[in-house]
Amino acid sequence: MEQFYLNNVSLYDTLVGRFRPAIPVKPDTTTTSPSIDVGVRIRPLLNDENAADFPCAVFPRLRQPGVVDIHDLYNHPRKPVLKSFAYQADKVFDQGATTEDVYDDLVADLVPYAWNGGIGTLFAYGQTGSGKTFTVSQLEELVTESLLENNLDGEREIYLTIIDLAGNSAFDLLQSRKPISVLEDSFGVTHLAGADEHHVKSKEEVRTLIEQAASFRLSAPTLRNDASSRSHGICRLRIKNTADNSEGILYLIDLAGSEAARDRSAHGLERMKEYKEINMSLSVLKDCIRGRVEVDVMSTEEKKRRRPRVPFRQSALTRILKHVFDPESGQACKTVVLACVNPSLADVSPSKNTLRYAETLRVLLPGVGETTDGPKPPMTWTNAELKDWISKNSGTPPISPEFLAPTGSGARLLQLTASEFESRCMKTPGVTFEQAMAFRSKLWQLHIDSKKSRNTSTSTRATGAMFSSRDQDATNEKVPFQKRIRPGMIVSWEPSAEQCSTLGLADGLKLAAVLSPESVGNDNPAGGQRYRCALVAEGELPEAYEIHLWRQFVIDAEQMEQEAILEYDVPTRQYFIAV
Ligand SMILES: Nc1ncnc2c1ncn2[C@@H]1O[C@H](COP(=O)(O)OP(=O)(O)OP(=O)(O)O)[C@@H](O)[C@H]1O
Repeated sequence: MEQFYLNNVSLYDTLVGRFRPAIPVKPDTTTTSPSIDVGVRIRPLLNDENAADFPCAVFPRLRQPGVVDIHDLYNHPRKPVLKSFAYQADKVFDQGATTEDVYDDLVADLVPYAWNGGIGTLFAYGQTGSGKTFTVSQLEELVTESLLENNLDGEREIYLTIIDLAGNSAFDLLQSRKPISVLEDSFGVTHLAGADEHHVKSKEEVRTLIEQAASFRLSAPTLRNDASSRSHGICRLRIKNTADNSEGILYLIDLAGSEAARDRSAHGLERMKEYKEINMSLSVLKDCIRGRVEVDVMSTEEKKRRRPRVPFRQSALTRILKHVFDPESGQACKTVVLACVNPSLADVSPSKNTLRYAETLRVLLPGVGETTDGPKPPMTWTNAELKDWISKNSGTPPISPEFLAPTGSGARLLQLTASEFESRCMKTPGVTFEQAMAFRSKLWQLHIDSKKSRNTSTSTRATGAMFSSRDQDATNEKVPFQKRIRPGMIVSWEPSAEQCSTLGLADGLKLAAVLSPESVGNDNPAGGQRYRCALVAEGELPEAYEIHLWRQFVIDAEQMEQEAILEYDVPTRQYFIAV
């Protein structure tokens, strides 16, 4: 893949230069929970990355603060195609931002919060080599500096502990990696038994301790980062108010790096096991962060009725942070998640994962934000609405609605075969095949998004509810499979050897999304019905799928084996097979 990117750098730059958001992300009118802030830090390209000639693939959107575009290049059989993704965060720090900027805009609020008895937590999340350790170690100094010198009200004693958590084993980095135990007492309070707490009084002392801890951090080479951390680094600052014996806590957590698949393939079983453990703990962490924030926005009535549970017992990391996540703990919590990304095109895939992870942590407040069902779905458009949309959205030159949809509704247009759709588009002088194809993909994307958005309202977002490809009309289940093939259906199919090689299909289950009937006829020697389909490819999460609308092909009904039900999972933005 890297060679493919390198071979097409100038095409990539041209396409990115021409990129205009097709459907701009709506202005972020949503109100998110005040107990969590999600930031993105895009680190600069490093010297070796510049030397390798990989272009930048991650761009903060200048006119829409908080929106980040990521551009990937896909190896389409006709020619490489640019595929762009937009993600929303609360704050974005571009390559020129300093850690002081990150501190001022995202982290500084945690300091008075913890000073006054709350629990403030920062998580730095991201792929290996994306800048987590670089950022967290500088933040540790900035935070302690403010605690020690910022003249906040009252007197406090500050105690520093720095530990390393690898799998279920914890080590004290301020005692030369001495093993320590994570224990829960009979009151359910978690303790780091054996860990030292340093009563710190000056920033110089803190700097020395941080350097000492860094030198004991577990690291192993991965392809991505020669000094990669495979463990979670936890820096805890306990802030004790001696006047009333109360205390607040500040956690700065440098999470283990999430690796890309190509890194994994180069390592042995031991590293694979570690990788699995890291991913599992990151996934539990996501559920706990979201769970706790969702509990915070529930009314007392709702809490009583639903008795919410946050799954903090499922990993060692979240057990250590029990008082951050346990709704019963009663302590006020504020969380900041900083998603770190490497902007290189070579790392585009893990960068998408990181931003998707971060985006799912933004919890919308009930009753505000996305309260509508999103834009009106194309399936419900009248002919006048359809014509209006075509003339405003079909690119340059605009495709004439009189040629494409002289009569008929949005539903009718979605039922056209691809060739009919494209030939109608090309009746407009100057419209190329590529423009027609891209415009058809855009219409289908809108159709699919409109289905998703009905499942992305506040309540479903909170529960992660899904959109399903299942036929709404249950009576159709009795109709034989070949007779109920319909647009939108997901099918498993048996490709020919030629299809396998043109589409680059690997072993395993082959799925396709049926888009429209293709003309029956001479080009099909078997004479049966053929369908234009989009590729359903494996997603970036285990067992997940993505629909690649831009990778279209035609298959015979005879090649289709059976219907598969895919469900769209809002938080992860991926499809999963329904059981
Ligand atoms: N904002 C930045 N400015 C300059 N260099 C940076 C920046 N962020 C990171 N780097 C450099 O990038 C490299 C990788 O950063 P770092 O070690 O912090 O990554 P990481 O995400 O902690 O990786 P891992 O998960 O493998 O530990 C380091 O050489 C670091 O100095």
